[in-house]
Amino acid sequence: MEEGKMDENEWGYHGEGNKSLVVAHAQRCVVLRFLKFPPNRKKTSEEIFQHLQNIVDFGKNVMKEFLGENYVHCGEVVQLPLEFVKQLCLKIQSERPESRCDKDLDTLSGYAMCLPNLTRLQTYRFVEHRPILCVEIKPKCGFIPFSSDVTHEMKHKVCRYCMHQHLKVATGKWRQISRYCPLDLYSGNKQRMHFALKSLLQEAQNNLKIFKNGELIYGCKDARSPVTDWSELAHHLKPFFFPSNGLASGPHCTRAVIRELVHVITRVLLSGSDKGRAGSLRAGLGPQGPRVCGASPFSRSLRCQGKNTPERSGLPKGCLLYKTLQVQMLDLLDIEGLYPLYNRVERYLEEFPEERKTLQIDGPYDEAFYQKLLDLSTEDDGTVAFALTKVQQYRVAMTAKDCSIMIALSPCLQDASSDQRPVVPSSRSRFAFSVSVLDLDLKPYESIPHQYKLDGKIVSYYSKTVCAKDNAVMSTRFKESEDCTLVLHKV
Ligand SMILES: O=P(O)(O)O[C@@H]1[C@@H](OP(=O)(O)O)[C@H](OP(=O)(O)O)[C@H](O)[C@H](OP(=O)(O)O)[C@H]1OP(=O)(O)O
Ligand SMILES: Nc1ncnc2c1ncn2[C@@H]1O[C@H](COP(=O)(O)OP(=O)(O)OP(=O)(O)O)[C@@H](O)[C@H]1O
Repeated sequence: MEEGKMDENEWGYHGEGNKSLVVAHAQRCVVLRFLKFPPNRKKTSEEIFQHLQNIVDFGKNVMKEFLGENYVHCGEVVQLPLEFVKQLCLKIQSERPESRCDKDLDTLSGYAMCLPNLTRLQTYRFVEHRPILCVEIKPKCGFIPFSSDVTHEMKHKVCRYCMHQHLKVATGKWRQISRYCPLDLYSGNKQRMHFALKSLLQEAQNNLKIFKNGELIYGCKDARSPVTDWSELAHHLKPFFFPSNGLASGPHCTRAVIRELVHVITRVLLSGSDKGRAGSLRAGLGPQGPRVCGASPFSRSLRCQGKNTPERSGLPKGCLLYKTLQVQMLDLLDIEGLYPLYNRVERYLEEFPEERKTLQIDGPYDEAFYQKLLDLSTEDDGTVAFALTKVQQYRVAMTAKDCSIMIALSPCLQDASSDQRPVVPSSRSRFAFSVSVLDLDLKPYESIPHQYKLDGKIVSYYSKTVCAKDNAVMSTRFKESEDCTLVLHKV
């Protein structure tokens, strides 16, 4: 960043999550990512610099290793003029969703991360003039825990995302339960993946966003966002998928365009030959849990029709979903098995607080940190070293459970061969595409007690309300069938 040349008018609000806010440059293919904090919890400039540098190091030394060079963009920490940051903050304030305004942008340190704008294809430093479509998916956890430390039977049957949906709707975070289930998306089975993507399009929540030329055109900010409109989305997408037109508008057109989008995204998600070491984690991982979630409407409807649930076809090893899932599975013990180990580390730190640095709890996230993550043994020898390894693996797994995947698609000519990028065909066009992963900030050590409590809350809410309801329906059905038998008996 050239300090003297920073002008807030060249930057626009792009988006935000719980911990950071992103602004995009109008001409150049870059974004600035600022940290956010609750109003009364300001940190020193030095702490903020260190925090950002840790994010960059973790991306470089750990996530690039696991997920592969091409998928991970670590960016760099930049120092900005304080006046620029202050003016920028004022400029974008009105565009921020109300539900995110409980935290303030850090305007005091002057530090931020500078990253490529992943909603544009990664080829040129300057914005391309070809139209670009970008789909961002936050897939969440794609497996059911296989740990023998799990005490709630429900956790072996229903995935966390599907259980959590009920608590989120009850607390007003979202309006309605999504039909999306991460296990369908991660199945590698095209039919299930199509269903998962369609479900995300029906109820995007914070799991799906679509950008056209870098502008958000689809996705909801919070429960108050208007209901998603497929015909409007199809209107935006039609020129990408049916460039020579010939397709009338109306529900038929909408369905055709959405189908094309879903098929292209599925193909892209199943593609990839990028190297990364996540594949090698698998050999060490124990038996996996069920491949199907008991709450997925897709599997349920097949069961109701008396059909077998389709087997997971398995994800190709080179694809980003596969690698992400492998990193998620570093959560070998589940939070129930991990929590006692966290407590062991805590007790040790209470006695020897000065050891926090040696244990690399707050970094540095270097090669040595990465190497320790590769030890997949689950045999507890009672040591702090064992507990610490499992705690760090859990933090990395949680990071992979909360990251997002960005897919950028740019139409290319039928015979374009000079383009170095991979190409995905749809029925009437072809797209050069890039896949990236974002939000790879290592989850803090301190969040583990919160994870433990939240886990209990999600399961107990689901068991009490949904299961109780299901049981009531079952018992009514059972009663009806009893009544029915009785009638038949009489006849
Ligand atoms: O716990 P979860 O599964 O609800 O995930 C949180 C996310 O909620 P979600 O369920 O995706 O709507 C949550 O997303 P939102 O703020 O709800 O958009 C954050 O990503 C949070 O991460 P962090 O604490 O900001 O680092 C996430 O917290 P972590 O659990 O990843 O720490
Ligand atoms: N490099 C990037 N290029 C384009 N858009 C980005 C980039 N990084 C982030 N974004 C956008 O900004 C949004 C918020 O960023 P991010 O997910 O990193 O925030 P966060 O606060 O860390 O998220 P969380 O709520 O998961 O903690 C993303 O959902 C994405 O739309």
